Amino acid sequence: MQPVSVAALAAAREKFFSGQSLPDGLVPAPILRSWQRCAEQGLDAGSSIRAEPMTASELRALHEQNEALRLLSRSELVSLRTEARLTDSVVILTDAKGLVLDTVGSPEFAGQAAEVSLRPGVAWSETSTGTNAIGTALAERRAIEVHGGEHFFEQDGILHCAASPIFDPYGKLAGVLDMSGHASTEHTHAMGLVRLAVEQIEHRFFNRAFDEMTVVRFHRSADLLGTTREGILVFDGARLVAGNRRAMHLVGLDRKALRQSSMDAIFENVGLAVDHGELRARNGERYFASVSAPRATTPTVIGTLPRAPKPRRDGPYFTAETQADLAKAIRLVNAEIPLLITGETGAGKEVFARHLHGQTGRAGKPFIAINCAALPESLIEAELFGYEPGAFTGARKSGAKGLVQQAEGGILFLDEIGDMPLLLQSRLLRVLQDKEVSPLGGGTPSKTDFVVICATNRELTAMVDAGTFRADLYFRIAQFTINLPTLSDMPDRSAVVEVLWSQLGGSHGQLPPTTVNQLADRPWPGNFREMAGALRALAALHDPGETITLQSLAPVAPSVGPTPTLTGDLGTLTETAMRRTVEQHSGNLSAAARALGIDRSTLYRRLVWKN
Ligand SMILES: Nc1ncnc2c1ncn2[C@@H]1O[C@H](COP(=O)(O)OP(=O)(O)OP(=O)(O)O)[C@@H](O)[C@H]1O
Repeated sequence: MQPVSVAALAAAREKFFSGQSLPDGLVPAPILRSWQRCAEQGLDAGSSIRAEPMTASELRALHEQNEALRLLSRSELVSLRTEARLTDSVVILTDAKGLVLDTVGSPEFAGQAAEVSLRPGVAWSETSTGTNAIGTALAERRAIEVHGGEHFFEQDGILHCAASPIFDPYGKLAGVLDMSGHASTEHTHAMGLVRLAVEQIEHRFFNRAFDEMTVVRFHRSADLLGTTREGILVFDGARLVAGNRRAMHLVGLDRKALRQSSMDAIFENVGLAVDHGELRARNGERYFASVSAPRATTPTVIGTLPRAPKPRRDGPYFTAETQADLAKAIRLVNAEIPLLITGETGAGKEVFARHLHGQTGRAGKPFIAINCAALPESLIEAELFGYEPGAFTGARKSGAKGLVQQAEGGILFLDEIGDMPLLLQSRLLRVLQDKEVSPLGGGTPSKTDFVVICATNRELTAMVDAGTFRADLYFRIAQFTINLPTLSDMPDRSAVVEVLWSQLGGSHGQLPPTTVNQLADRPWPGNFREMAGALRALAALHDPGETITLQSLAPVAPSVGPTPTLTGDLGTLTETAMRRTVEQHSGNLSAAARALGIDRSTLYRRLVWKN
């Protein structure tokens, strides 16, 4: 529906607030319903009283309660932030009650938005704040735009807001994503961007474990499997318990079918433990599908589905979502667009970047990797940009070509970009803008052709806010962000163990299923790096043909029975204590770090296994 003109809206408000009935179509029906709810509640449109924002500790508690939602939404907030800055808007994530968790975007507008309380810890439910996109999206359980005077409270008339509810896989409201800007500005794309972002977030929910259930991913096009466009339905036994909007749409159901409908009522032939196969729905449609069976059940194939191909044994292991990201990344690199890869240490950022390089038009050209954290600050500049003969004490007589130039035609991979010193950040920004490098010591600038891929396990946006990372460099390198999942977020960790084992210890034969399950259940705070290290150790400690158990990995084997006495040097003791605490907190690093009274990053650092 077109936004109502300011004059028509003013007339509609006047009629409504003087108790007259409004003719149909004067304001959108969901807005009118919301006004009626607000009026019935006795809200006063002229009032400017706002609920008190929370205290810092209440806000911390709210953040903790919503840790999963915030984590799942992080990359969307980061990518929408750029758009928000361009349109002088803010992006807001709230919990399921409309309490603002995070806001990112234009600092100028954020200042004005804060005046109308669009800031963390404030409630934007309809009951406290009248008609507004967040509260009304929650009340109506659907995406909505609220423009200027459509807001119930007069003081909110300066806002244009577009919001969509976020549903968890079980159909429960998890929160709201909103984009708000000045009512006086056009926000043509806001609603579309919010919807797309919510689709991504909701899709990411399904990466969490459904170990005990059957997960069916399907689409009419095989290419769209693994992307946010796929339908996902989750069955507990035969009962439908979870699903995304796409799936409901594809099989013609609504959320009410959750917990009501059955596998048989929806599909003709769901096979268990099958990978890409064909699926027939009762509505007559045929789909390409990937089905994962509950863990620890015997796989059986039903109907006409082909047997599951074994997981890929060569090359890196990627989840369906990472594969979809890879497909996008290939196109972006081919279009010379910089990428930012985020993810915890050991999540495979460099492995992803190298694999990506091999799939792009730059495959035959160099892949130059530099770890900004590993180089002394004083050397980064010379390493990156090269230097003229005698540029500084200790420089080679002949001078040296910088890594940027060595990447000519290929990819420059800047790992740990968050550790790049501020001064060098501006130099790098200029090089990225001009695609021109001047070596240290005043050589002639020369044109270069490379695509930059940066990686980090730090919160760059927080560093931008703290002034330790340049915002302009951030926007340049983070035009597209790929977040790699942690191992504990991967839906099928047994498959990860099997793929890695086939690469690292395959000559020893297969791992027994109990060993696979025990390995899959471990927390792996060091992600792939840690798991790969453990598997290498297992292979080294066993002779080919010998049954492989975790006994030989005593320090990392899950502790059974009474806590064994700790022995070893101080470093080993500390690490053993850290591992135990992580285990006691079921792999939740934040909780373990809190219990130990140390920073989460320290925990990571100490628990990462070096290759
Ligand atoms: N997708 C993958 N499949 C299989 N093994 C992987 C994968 N990703 C990483 N690994 C293993 O983990 C190791 C560490 O990966 P990588 O160096 O890419 O991690 P990273 O995220 O860049 O870590 P850091 O942030 O500490 O630099 C690799 O050497 C490899 O053994």
